[in-house]
Amino acid sequence: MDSGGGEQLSLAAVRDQLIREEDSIVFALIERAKRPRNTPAYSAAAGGGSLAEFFVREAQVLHAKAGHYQKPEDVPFFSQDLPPPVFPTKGHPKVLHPFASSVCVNDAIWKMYFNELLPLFTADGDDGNYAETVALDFACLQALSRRIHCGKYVAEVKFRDAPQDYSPPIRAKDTNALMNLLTFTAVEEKVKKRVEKKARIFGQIVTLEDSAGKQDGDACDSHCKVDPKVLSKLYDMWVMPLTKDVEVEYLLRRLD
Ligand SMILES: O=C(O)C(=O)C[C@]1(C(=O)O)C=C[C@@H](O)C=C1
Repeated sequence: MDSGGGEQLSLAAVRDQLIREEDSIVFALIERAKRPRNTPAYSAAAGGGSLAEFFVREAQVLHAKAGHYQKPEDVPFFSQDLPPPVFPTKGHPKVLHPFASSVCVNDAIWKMYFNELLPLFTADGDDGNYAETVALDFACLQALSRRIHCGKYVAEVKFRDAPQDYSPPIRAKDTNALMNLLTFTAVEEKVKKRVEKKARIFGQIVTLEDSAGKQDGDACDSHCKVDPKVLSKLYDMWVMPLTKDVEVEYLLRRLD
């Protein structure tokens, strides 16, 4: 994490980082929506996996060689046999419990993305641009995974701010109590409204004509590149629940 790491680890700084990650997610979905569903990219080929799986595996090898996946929030989808960085990497401040590196919900993100989310924001159809399509999927998956695994920092900062509240349920392994402690319904409502608004603003068709006095942000939802309601649903049903799963999983081992 860039702005939330090191000495400045605070709930405000970590939440700012989550807000910034929203931009990456909204833009990645807008980009993927340029292409139709292109389902052949997801069908198993004769040799085993799909083109999408092949692309993510191979792209991750390159990313690992370039020095990616060194930080707790950058978690690969296929972690086996990833090569070490070829070039020297700059270390990052170790602000989390060492167990952080084992917390991973990428299997759930993968299933959610391909089974639930893609059909919600891509048009039916097949234009044959499979290589481009899976590259765009990879960008979506990475942006979602990074945001969700930032939950490790949220959990750490919440624990540091109130160890007296978090320690008893951690010792009792009481996941429900932890989930209640770390949930802020008012914050979640704001997050959903904001991502919906970002989809409405970022996804407008921009022209030079002054179209009937419309202001920025007025774009009619049916003309947006991704339906803004899909963004609030994505956050409501999957992004925030999975972030909270990451937080709970991290906290359960925080006192080890
Ligand atoms: O901001 C927090 O406190 C978080 O834990 C992050 C988050 C989210 O995923 O956006 C998750 C749980 C809270 O209920 C509110 C928001």
